Amino acid sequence: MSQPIISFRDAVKEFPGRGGRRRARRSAPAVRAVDGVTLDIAAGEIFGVIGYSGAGKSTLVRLVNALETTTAGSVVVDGTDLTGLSEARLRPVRAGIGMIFQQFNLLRSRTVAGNVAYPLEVAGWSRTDRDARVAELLAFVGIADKAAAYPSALSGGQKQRVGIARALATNPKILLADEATSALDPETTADVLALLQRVNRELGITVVVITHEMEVVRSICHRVAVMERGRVVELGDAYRVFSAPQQPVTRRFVASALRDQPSPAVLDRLRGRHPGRIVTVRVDEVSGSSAQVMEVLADRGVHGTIVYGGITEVAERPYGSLTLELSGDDAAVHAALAGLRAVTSVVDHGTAALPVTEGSDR
Ligand SMILES: Nc1ncnc2c1ncn2[C@@H]1O[C@H](COP(=O)(O)OP(=O)(O)OP(=O)(O)O)[C@@H](O)[C@H]1O
Repeated sequence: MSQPIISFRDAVKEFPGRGGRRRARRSAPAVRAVDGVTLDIAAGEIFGVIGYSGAGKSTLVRLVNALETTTAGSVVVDGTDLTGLSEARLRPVRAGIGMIFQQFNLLRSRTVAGNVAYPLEVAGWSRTDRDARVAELLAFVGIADKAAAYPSALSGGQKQRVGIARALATNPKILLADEATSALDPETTADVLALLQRVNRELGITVVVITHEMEVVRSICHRVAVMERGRVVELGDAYRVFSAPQQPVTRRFVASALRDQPSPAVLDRLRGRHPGRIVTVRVDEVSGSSAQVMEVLADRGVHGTIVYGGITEVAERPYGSLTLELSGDDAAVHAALAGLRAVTSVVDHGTAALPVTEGSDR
């Protein structure tokens, strides 16, 4: 991994318990929103933090721009340990970090250009430099024609483009995106994610995305941390983590992104409709490719019909499973099953007459 630009070391953030409603009641215990996180985010990567609501994702990124301070442990950003720093010392660190939000947080009384110019005004840029920079940023995010519009006249996707232009205004090294696409429809989400990818590739900015949507991680993240109850429960290359999920929470995210695994009810219908043997085979770089699967069937003289499944991409690499009906004489089907098991992971569902319930390995 290249040089880390953000390092968490045993980082803990505890919030005091909210007092009970009555004095007589004991107050609620403290909440450990971040519970001992050790994590390095490399300069130049798109790093995803995924977890369900309340997992601690927002608190974790708020430690990066010092909107929250650690209760214990440390956070180092671009070589500066934030622990115990004064507001004055934190200012230059914050200046190197841009942030975008789910609700965009635009100033309603300012035009698009005025919103993007705002951080430049705060940083003391001259009028001429500001105008040039705003024009450059609006062109980069693809809304140059909206410079004079007010936020109320923009779609959600356009508002987030303004948010991104504003976050990039003062040339940060890091962009934090907190649920930046959660308020957008799928098509607009894809456009905004593609823009974040350009921010990363063309400007070399490290992007940290916080999300509860597997789709976001699947489409743009190089590496990912899966969070649950304040802890990082899985961490690594996005493809590795999602092609071999170890934790139940990670498996739930994988299942949500790709409805490729037939449910028990679907399996009953498939077995009813197709007399052959029903099997589900994994198709990815770690297990086997669909070409290998088809080759095994051809070698054994077994006919394979795809009856269910889906293949998508995680981190731009193939990933998914196919459910096949295998038809042929018993010995050939047995040989084909053994051959498939040699090239990928296989779940045998049997036939309508002899159904098999094997645990899925995912
Ligand atoms: N200022 C605060 N005071 C008290 N508790 C807090 C505070 N901020 C967060 N928490 C608690 O910390 C835990 C983690 O919250 P956090 O917002 O970081 O989670 P999250 O994964 O970002 O979820 P969400 O997407 O719902 O915001 C939750 O139990 C939350 O109630």
